[in-house]
Formats: sequence, C-alpha cells, structure tokens
Amino acid sequence: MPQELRAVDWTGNSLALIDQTVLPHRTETRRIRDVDDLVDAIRRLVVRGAPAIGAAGAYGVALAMLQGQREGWSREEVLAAVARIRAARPTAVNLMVCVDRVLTRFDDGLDAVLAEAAEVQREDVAANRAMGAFGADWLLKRVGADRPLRVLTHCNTGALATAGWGTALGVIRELHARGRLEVVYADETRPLLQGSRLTAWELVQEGIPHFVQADGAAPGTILRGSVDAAIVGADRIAANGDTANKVGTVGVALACADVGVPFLVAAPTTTVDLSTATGADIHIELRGEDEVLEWAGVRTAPAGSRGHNPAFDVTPGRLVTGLVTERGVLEVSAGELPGDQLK
Ligand SMILES: CSC[C@@H](O)[C@@H](O)C(=O)COP(=O)(O)O
Repeated sequence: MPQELRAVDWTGNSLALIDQTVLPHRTETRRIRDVDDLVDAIRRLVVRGAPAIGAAGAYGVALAMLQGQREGWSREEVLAAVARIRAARPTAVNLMVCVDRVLTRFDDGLDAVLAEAAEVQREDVAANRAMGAFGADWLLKRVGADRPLRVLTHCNTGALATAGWGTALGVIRELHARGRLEVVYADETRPLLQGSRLTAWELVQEGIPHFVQADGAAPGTILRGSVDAAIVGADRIAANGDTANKVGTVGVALACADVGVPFLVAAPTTTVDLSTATGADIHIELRGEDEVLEWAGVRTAPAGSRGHNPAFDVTPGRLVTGLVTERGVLEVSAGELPGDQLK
C-alpha cells in the first residue's frame, strides 16, 4: 500500500473516509459533512480501528462546529453533537481520548480545533513508525532465529485502522522492510472479515507473502509450530494489562501461551486506559445479531436461532508477552502496567 494512503483525511470543509465496508472490491471515499453521517460511518465500520476512529472523532469536533455554523446551533447543541460522536462506539478508548483532547481547544475556535486534530493524526503516524521499529527489534531478539519470521495476526491493524502505517501491521511491515519476514498468517476475522478483506488487501499492496486462514485455524496453526510470534492491536488496555481487541484474539493468546510463542500487543499509549482497572470493566460492544446469522445479507442460520455478537474479547494481561507502544516494549505478564511509563 502506498504510504500516503489515509483512511481519514480532512478536506478543508469535510471528512474524507475510505469506505472500509466495500474494500477490497471497490476503493471509494465517502465525504462526510454532517455529524449524523459521521456517527453512522463509525457504527457501520466505514471507518474502523481504534486509532482511525480516534482521528475521525478528533476531526468530528470541527465537523460539528461547521455544521453548527451552517444550521445556527447553540454552543450546547454543538457540544451535544460532539458527545454523540464520542459515544458512537464504546470499546476503543481512542475515540473518547481524541475527542476530549481536541475539545480542550473548543473555545479557541475552529482553526485551533483543526490544528489539534491534525496533530492527533501526525502523532499517531509517528507512534506507529516508532512501534514498528521497537516491535521488530524486540521480536527478532526474542525469537532469536536467524531465518525470516512467520507471524500471525488477527483483524486489521494497518494503515486503514490508523492515521497511517499501522500498529501490529506496522511491526509486520517493518520486519518485511528489513528482509526478516517469511510469511503472515492473517486470520479472516469473523464476522465482518477485517482480516481477509482489509489486512490481506494491505499485504497484497505491500507485496508481503501471506495466507488468509479461518479464525478457527489459528490455534492449530500455532500448536503445530508454524508460527514464531503473534502480533495484534488493541482497542483498550486496562491498568492491569488486560487487553480488549477484536473477538477471536483471546484464542490466539491462549494457544501462544500453551506453546510458549510470544504474543505481542502493539498499541499507542492513547489505547492504554489507566482509569479502567481490569478487563472486566471494559465495555464490550455487542453488535447486531444479523452479522452472525447472515452471510452477505442472506440468512444462513435457521429461523428461530438467536445471534450472540460481541465485537471484542478481553485477553488477560497474564497472556500478553509484551506490549509495544511508541515508548518501547513492556513485558507485562508479570502484573500491573507501570502507569508512569505509559502516560
Ligand atoms: C490498530 S487497530 C486495533 C484494533 O482497533 C483492531 O485490532 C480491532 O479490533 C478493530 O476492530 P473494528 O471493529 O474493526 O474497529
């Protein structure tokens, strides 16, 4: 993928989002000018991935201000619209953190808000680049093999999921750039296929060798010894290291722990939520039943079945071998995260 690709971009008076619901078959950009359309885009995963929805939320403050100017909203109405953006999805803490950060410039006017949102975006790309280097260094040392590595990843954590480059996929891209990557096992990521549609698309753009596999294949692939490390992203990391990420992640972590394969979480410090004590306190988004009862809009489960569709699961901190942030790698399985190193 060309590095310039931006999942979230500000055009001057609107937000341009690459529509991730139609990839990889079509590359289309949605122009968003209204708060309702942004909330809908976040909920339907037109824009998705914790850092990318953080960036969209940051620009969403400017969007609400502009819509407020056009439609004569009061200050309270603009702030209520911002609150709706902030609550569009509950699990990824980046959305709340980025909206709150940009809101601190609200009283300084639109230009100040836009400058802060642009800074959120710039810092995210820089954090991803740093994580790529730290994660690759750590993995090569930890695995200690003098051959290229075979890594497994779950969901999509690349340029599409961030302001640019990627978190876990950024580490993978860095390994590839260093000539130290043999192959990626990309879990397809049921039910919305972020792995087979989005990660595989990014890997094809980058010329990175990969297999797409069913989520159910992941533990077996790890137990067979075909994987040197698993690398995933995160939507929220609690103070004790418990990590919410796309549903299916915890099975990967359990298999890695069983065979002693490193399980690495790559996430910027904006994903770390020290005010949430443990994973049990993380609000896990429950999505519509149809996403699991249907396939491409056609009902597959029998009439009478109910669907259970949590979008995320929580991997206990004890199963996380290392947490890569823009500051370096923390080995977290020993217990509580050292908060002073993360904020
Ligand atoms: C760098 S993205 C990290 C996480 O946000 C990612 O792994 C994930 O779970 C995304 O879920 P999604 O529902 O597609 O927004």
